[in-house]
Amino acid sequence: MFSFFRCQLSTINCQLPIAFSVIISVHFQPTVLIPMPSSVLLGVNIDHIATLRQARGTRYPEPVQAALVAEQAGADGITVHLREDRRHIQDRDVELLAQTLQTRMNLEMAATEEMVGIARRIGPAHCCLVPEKREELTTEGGLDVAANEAWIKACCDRLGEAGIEVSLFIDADATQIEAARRCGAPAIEIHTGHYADATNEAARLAELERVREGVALGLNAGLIVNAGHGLHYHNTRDIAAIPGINELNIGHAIIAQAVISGLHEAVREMREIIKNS
Ligand SMILES: CC(=O)[C@@H](O)[C@H](O)COP(=O)(O)O
Ligand SMILES: NCC(=O)COP(=O)(O)O
Repeated sequence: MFSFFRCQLSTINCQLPIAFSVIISVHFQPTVLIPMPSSVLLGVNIDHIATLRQARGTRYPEPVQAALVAEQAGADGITVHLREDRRHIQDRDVELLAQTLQTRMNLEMAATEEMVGIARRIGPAHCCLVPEKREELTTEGGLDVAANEAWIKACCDRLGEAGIEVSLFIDADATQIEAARRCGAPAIEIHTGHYADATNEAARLAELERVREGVALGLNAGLIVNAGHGLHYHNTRDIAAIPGINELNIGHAIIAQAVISGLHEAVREMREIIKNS
């Protein structure tokens, strides 16, 4: 935390060899300015590297290799979602990444006994609690923290005790944000899926405003505010420009672009979009 002193000029006379008095006196009033990150951080989700591997049951592509390439290209962290159905990321991926990442791991997981146990054993820097339904194609909404507050708080407590920074993946909803604060999670990740899925400009702008308001509510509640889901090369700039956002977690679009232009270039390009937002 940086603290800067604001100087306030007022008046004292001081005799100087030359005929003029300098009017200086300084009252120091400590003013704490919270530094804003120079740029919004980028967490690259590599789930769909593993989707490609699982499609044939091969040993390639290797998620660890992809993670290291993404980090070299400018990723500030690596996100992986260890799903209960193990449809893409496997337990061995999480264990190997924990030993090899040069930045940090954000482990996405359901709020279950099994997953809390895995996270406490492996010890990622961050955990993001997300909703999961076996039949879903991908995450469909935010975690209903308000309806499961006692259990979510217990998960936050047990993960926090293990030194893991917990974020809760929630909709941009005041009730959910307040419930997240009561659970003691230091961070939230606002679900941008509704924004990404908007079918016209009016709907997109309305969802963008909802995300913007959610970010402001989260910051006012003293939370670190991240965002993610469905962000791509043509809808990320407006989200990254929202004041106070800490990190964007982006995966599917980057991995898809990697098929066309290579992973290093795909990450570098997204990093540039965020930096120039
Ligand atoms: C929580 C979220 O929005 C994503 O990070 C999540 O990983 C999506 O699930 P799939 O990666 O399985 O699509
Ligand atoms: N939490 C969002 C994430 O990690 C990536 O989501 P997506 O970009 O794959 O939709």
